[in-house]
Amino acid sequence: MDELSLNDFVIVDEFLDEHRLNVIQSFFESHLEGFTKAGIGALGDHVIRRDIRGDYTFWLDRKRDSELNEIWCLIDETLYVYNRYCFLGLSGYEFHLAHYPRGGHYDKHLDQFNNRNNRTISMVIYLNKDWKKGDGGELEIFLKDGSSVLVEPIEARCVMFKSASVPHAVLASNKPRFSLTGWLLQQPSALGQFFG
Ligand SMILES: O=C(O)CCC(=O)C(=O)O
Ligand SMILES: [Fe+2]
Repeated sequence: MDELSLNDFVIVDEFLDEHRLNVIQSFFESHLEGFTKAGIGALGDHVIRRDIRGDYTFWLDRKRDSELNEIWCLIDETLYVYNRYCFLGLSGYEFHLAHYPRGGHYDKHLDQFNNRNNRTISMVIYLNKDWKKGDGGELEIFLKDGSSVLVEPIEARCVMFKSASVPHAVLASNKPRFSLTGWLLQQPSALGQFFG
């Protein structure tokens, strides 16, 4: 938590244990047909631009997707810790599964939109077994001093950063890349899928 307040981002390896990884990976496999092309922007601005963003997403619903209960509990705990130690006043979250096919990338952006500003902490949990150097697909985080950090999307790693102030990009992936991505919110939203 201290690290996030000092550095704007934090990486937690082995965020998911073996059991939770299996749960989410089998959920992923059984829902791949339901994925749709992700867009950018909120409400009226929502557009699909393959040149900017190449991933396919599947929005999750805590009530419907009760198979993921152990993962929801972990996210609840994370939100609790942020509220307890960082006084962020978080009151909900929205998550989707993301699949970047080979060559998929996401240009430099912020996770808050002009007309929607309640995304507070971005959380990305990677699900890629045997990720190796040269596979691409790194998350590039741009720091205030002009430098940037590359985060490899390795299995069970979680990266968290401030949605409003940390620009980031996904570099082109040389093989299919999977993640559970979400946002801790300052007001609850059940409408993430309409926003991007
Ligand atoms: O998958 C990642 O590493 C980041 C994805 C991202 O930036 C987003 O979905 O807004
Ligand atoms: Fe993002």
